[in-house]
Amino acid sequence: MPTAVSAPGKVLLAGGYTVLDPSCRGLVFALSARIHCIATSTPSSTPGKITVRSPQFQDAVWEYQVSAPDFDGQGVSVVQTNDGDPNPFVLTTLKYTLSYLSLPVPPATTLTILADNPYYSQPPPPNPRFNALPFPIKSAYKTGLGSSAALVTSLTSCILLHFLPNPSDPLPPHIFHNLAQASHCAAQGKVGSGFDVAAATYGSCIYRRFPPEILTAIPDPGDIDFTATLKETVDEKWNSMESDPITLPPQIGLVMGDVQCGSSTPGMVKTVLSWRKSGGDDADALWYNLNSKNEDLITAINDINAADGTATTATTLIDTIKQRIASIRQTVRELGTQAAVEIEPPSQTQLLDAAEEQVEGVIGGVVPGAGGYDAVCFLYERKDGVEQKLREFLGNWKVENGVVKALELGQEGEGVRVENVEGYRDVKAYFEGIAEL
Ligand SMILES: Nc1ncnc2c1ncn2[C@@H]1O[C@H](COP(=O)(O)OP(=O)(O)OP(=O)(O)O)[C@@H](O)[C@H]1O
Ligand SMILES: C[C@@](O)(CCOP(=O)(O)O)CC(=O)O
Repeated sequence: MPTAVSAPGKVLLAGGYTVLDPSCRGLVFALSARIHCIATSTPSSTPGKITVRSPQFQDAVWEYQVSAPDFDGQGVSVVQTNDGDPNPFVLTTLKYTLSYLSLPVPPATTLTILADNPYYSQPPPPNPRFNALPFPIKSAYKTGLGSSAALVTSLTSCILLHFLPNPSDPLPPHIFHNLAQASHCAAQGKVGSGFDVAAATYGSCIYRRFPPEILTAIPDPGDIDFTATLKETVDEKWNSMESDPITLPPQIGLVMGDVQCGSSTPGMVKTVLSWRKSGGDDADALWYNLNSKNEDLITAINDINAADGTATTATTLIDTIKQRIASIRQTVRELGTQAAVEIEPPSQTQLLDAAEEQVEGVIGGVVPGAGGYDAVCFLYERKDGVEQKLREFLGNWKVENGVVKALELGQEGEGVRVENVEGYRDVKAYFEGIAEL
């Protein structure tokens, strides 16, 4: 029986940088753009052979042979057997998940990855569902939705569910999260705040990070303590981490714009963190001031969700949200100036301000996540064609490489989920012979 799973992308609306600090929380929305993973058996192949395909891209087939490790306790051996660029996210996820399951000889299996179009810059519409792009993944322009986190979460969950020895005894959700978090951090070679994997697993949430030591304590897969430590780490509940569900109320929608310029996020993170370290009490005060403004926004969204539903109350609360977004932006700009990092660069300020001034019904926009020149994210009132007007406004806004592209997605509450395999019938024909559904 095939197994199909999908996990959503993310946008960190509030909490960029501060969410790296376990004493602060971030507001992260899951997005309706998902990465899907479909596992099918390939009984005619050698046991232990795993084939992973990403048929939307050129040369995106990775064949692996899985076998027992040389020494007990090491991770299972996963060796790529075909030529071509390695995919560290796929390889690490296979290694970690099969080691967690202690499955050195899984039945021969094909894993097909299908990403919703908004993850990468696309040619002008119309495009088919799961559009194929005529180049390898590394040449695709990512739109910053957290493709690697959604991929790792989707792949981890698909493998766990497909190979679970006893499907009537379901695994608790934190196992999926913790294992995906461990693989993602190992593959990217650093422990970030993890809000992207949390959103991919649990959906839209108010996120408080886990202590990074939880993951840095896991040794290399070649170490004889690897499997035991991985299992222990994944099975335990990471008690100080929080992912409290939150969604936008029905009156508010979310639009993401791809600014198509790009920023080097790791460099920005390094600079902001070293500013904070050396900035003494003033830097601390600004940091916590920003966090308290983020908390105010979270409170306002929770308030509108809990409100009585009358139009007057909603208008007042939307006004509050508007003011709180403006106040966050002001503090983010201040932090950017102090740390000498362009978190909300002047060109983005102009774009955000103009959208608010010119499109009636726009509640507010931010430069999400690490900020810079990657993307913009807007909240708007879901009434009278506001969304359409905002999308048109963005499509007319000139940036260095063209215009801002409004992505075909919205906010979505749900995280990773099992999909009905029948839902991919249309794609089976499109990718003739590739996904054996
Ligand atoms: N559809 C896919 N199939 C296979 N691998 C993919 C796919 N999409 C992304 N990846 C893997 O994820 C890598 C991109 O990860 P990276 O962390 O650079 O981007 P991102 O997660 O989209 O970024 P951001 O966190 O800024 O949104 C690719 O190089 C590839 O290894
Ligand atoms: C700067 C930071 O707080 C957010 C980065 O977010 P994004 O990848 O730019 O969406 C880093 C992190 O949380 O790991």
